[in-house]
Order: sequence, then structure tokens, then C-alpha cells
Amino acid sequence: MSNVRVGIVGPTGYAGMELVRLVVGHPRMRLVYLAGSGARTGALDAHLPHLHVLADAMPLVEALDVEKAANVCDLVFVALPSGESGRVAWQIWQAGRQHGVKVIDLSGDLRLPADAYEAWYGKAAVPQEAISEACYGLPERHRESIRGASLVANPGCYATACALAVLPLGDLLADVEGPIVFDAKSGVTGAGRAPKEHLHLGELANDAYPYRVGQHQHTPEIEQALGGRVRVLLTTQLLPVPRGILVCAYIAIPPDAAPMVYDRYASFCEDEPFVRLLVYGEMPHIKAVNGTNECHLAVRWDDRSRLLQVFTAIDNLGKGAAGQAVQNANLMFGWPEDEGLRLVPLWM
Ligand SMILES: NC(=O)C1=CN([C@@H]2O[C@H](COP(=O)(O)OP(=O)(O)OC[C@H]3O[C@@H](n4cnc5c(N)ncnc54)[C@H](OP(=O)(O)O)[C@@H]3O)[C@@H](O)[C@H]2O)C=CC1
Ligand SMILES: CC(=O)N[C@@H](CCC(=O)OP(=O)(O)O)C(=O)O
Repeated sequence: MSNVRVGIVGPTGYAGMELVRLVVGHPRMRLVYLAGSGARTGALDAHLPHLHVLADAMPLVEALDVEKAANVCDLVFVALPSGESGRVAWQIWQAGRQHGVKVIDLSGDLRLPADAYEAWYGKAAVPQEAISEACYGLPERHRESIRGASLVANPGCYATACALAVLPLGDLLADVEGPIVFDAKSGVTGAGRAPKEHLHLGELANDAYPYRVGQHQHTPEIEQALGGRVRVLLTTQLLPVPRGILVCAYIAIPPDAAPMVYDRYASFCEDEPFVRLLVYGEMPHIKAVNGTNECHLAVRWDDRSRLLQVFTAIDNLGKGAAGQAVQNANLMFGWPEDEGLRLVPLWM
């Protein structure tokens, strides 16, 4: 059954190590190639002792060789810092194009048009050809295109949680008045593993605060994921927890649509394997989705303010990164969408 040969570029990073866990547990994937910058090579469990249990199932970590990645793998996940990741994904895709290698990039490099990317990320964009080739990998919106894609831009973590809060509105989105406001909070693994002063325990413990306000790079990605029809105000905040994203969206739907809005969300979620609508009145918890590919969603109409509140919770490393990447791979290979993703939450 384990017939598809898989490579992971960036396995020593937070998203990459979660990919290792999911790929090793996937019944149709065989991990054959691990590569990074060359700074940490050899046995992966020498750098990540918790993976010792998987040592026999894992190749050694090598310095990245694009040609090798393209030749020994059928599928490559690329999870490098933005600015580097999309370039590497594009190179591997080009090198393996003739024998149909499939590539999923977890960074923001292939998600936006070049001018928007450069404006919001402040970095040079990859060639337009790469951006045009890449399919935006939000299954709840682009399932059919993902099935036919060989290069996928995996969505951002905040962008996933925010878009999923709104997409169930469907054509009601056209009647929303004013911008949609997202109050979003993330655990610290969202910032990656490279040490930074504001991420130290001493700085972050007992604290929580907004950051990159008005400048967060997922703002245009959310607008794009919602079809470019609404303005978005996104406030991102850092929480002193390792993982998980919690979003509250405030949406001015027409008040006369309020009585049937829960049913609209219910009918959307009924067909979605990973978006779970909570019973009216229940609220999502990040602990209930951490370690999984699920998005938990709650809807509440506030009659006093005449606003719809939609709450979503995802694991930034799960549905926000590695889990969604595996979901996309399942679609690209024509497998059941939840293959290898029937995961029990970590809770503690
Ligand atoms: N963390 C998250 O929650 C999410 C992350 N993402 C995206 O996924 C990508 C990876 O994020 P994350 O895992 O958090 O990042 P980390 O900083 O934790 O890890 C980055 C990885 O990239 C490797 N690396 C760095 N530079 C190079 C290079 N020049 N060539 C080859 N390998 C290199 C590092 O390996 P080495 O040890 O060899 O230096 C490390 O394994 C980013 O683009 C991020 O935006 C997207 C959604 C959510
Ligand atoms: C807590 C934290 O810092 N989260 C990151 C999440 C975004 C990310 O991972 O980067 P992409 O733009 O490539 O998706 C951030 O806010 O930048």
C-alpha cells in the first residue's frame, strides 16, 4: 500500500516535523527523502529526540539536492522560510516535471500575485510562471482544481481559519455590508523554530499582545480566498501557548438573513470532512483541534449589535500547515480525503 515516495524539505522545522509525523503514519506514503539547509544533517532523531521511535522508518537528513529530490520522490513537501521555500518548490517541480512529480509548498511564496507578495512580504517574488502554475490549496474552495494540480500553494494558518469562518455564507457574502473584522490569536509555533527575542519563554510567558497590526501578510490572502469581493480587517495576536489558532469574525450580514444562517453553515459543513459545526451555543477550543486537521466552527447572531459572530479554531501546524498539506496530497493522488488524517486531538 505504501507506494508513493515522499520527500520533506525542512523536516527540522515545526511544520516539517509535523509533516514527518503525518507522512510516517499515512498508509499510502513512504518517506524516502529528507533535506534541509545542510546545518542539521544525519539522523533526524539526533536533532528531534521525540522522533526516535520513527528512526527505522526515516531516511537521513541531507543538504538539499534539487535534482535528487525530483528524481527519488513522487511527492515533495517544501516547508522552508518564505523567500526560500517557493523558489525551491518551483525548482523541484521543474526538475521533476517530465515524470510528473507533485510538489506542495507550505510557505506564502506561491499564494499571491507577485506585486501583492512583494508589497506584503517585503521580499522579491518567485517568477510569475511559478505563481500562475500553483493552485491555491484550500480544499473547501478549490477541491476540483487541487485534484488536477501538480504544484500546490498550501494556505497560511490565519488565512485558513479566517476563510473557513466566512466561506459557508456562500452567495450571502455578496450582501455583507462593510469590511469583515477578524480577531485572530495564534500559538507561538506559528512563528517558526528559529530563535527570536520576542519568542523566548521569559518574554512571552504571562503575556499576550497584538502584532503586525494593519500589516499582516495574510490580509490579502484572506481577501483573495474569499473571491476578492470583501475588505478585511485582520488583527493578529500572539498567545503564550505552543500551538492553535482561534478566530472570531464579525460579519454584517443582512439582519433578515439571520434566522437561516445556522442552517447555511450546517449544510456547508455536512459535506466537509474537516470542518465541524458546533451545536448552537457551544464554543470552539484550540485544545480540541490541536494535533488534528480539523476546524471547529461556531456561529452566533448578536441581535443587539446586528452582527454575526463566527468562531473558528484550528491547529496552526495541522489544518493551518501540515495536515492541510496532506489533505491536498490526498486530493492530488485521488485518495480518500481523510486518508492518514483520522487523528485524535492532543487536548493536553
Ligand atoms: N509554523 C506554522 O504554524 C506554519 C508555517 N507555515 C510556513 O511553513 C514554512 C516553514 O515554517 P516553520 O516550520 O514554522 O519554520 P521553521 O523556522 O520552524 O523551519 C524552517 C526549516 O527550513 C530549513 N531551512 C532554512 N533555510 C533553508 C535553506 N536555505 N535551504 C534548505 N532548508 C532551509 C530549516 O532547516 P535547517 O535545520 O536545515 O536549517 C528548518 O527545517 C514557512 O514558510 C512558514 O511560513 C505555514 C503555515 C503555518
Ligand atoms: C505566530 C506567528 O508569527 N505566526 C505567523 C504565521 C504566518 C506564517 O507562518 O507565514 P506565511 O505567511 O508563510 O503563512 C505570522 O504571523 O507571520
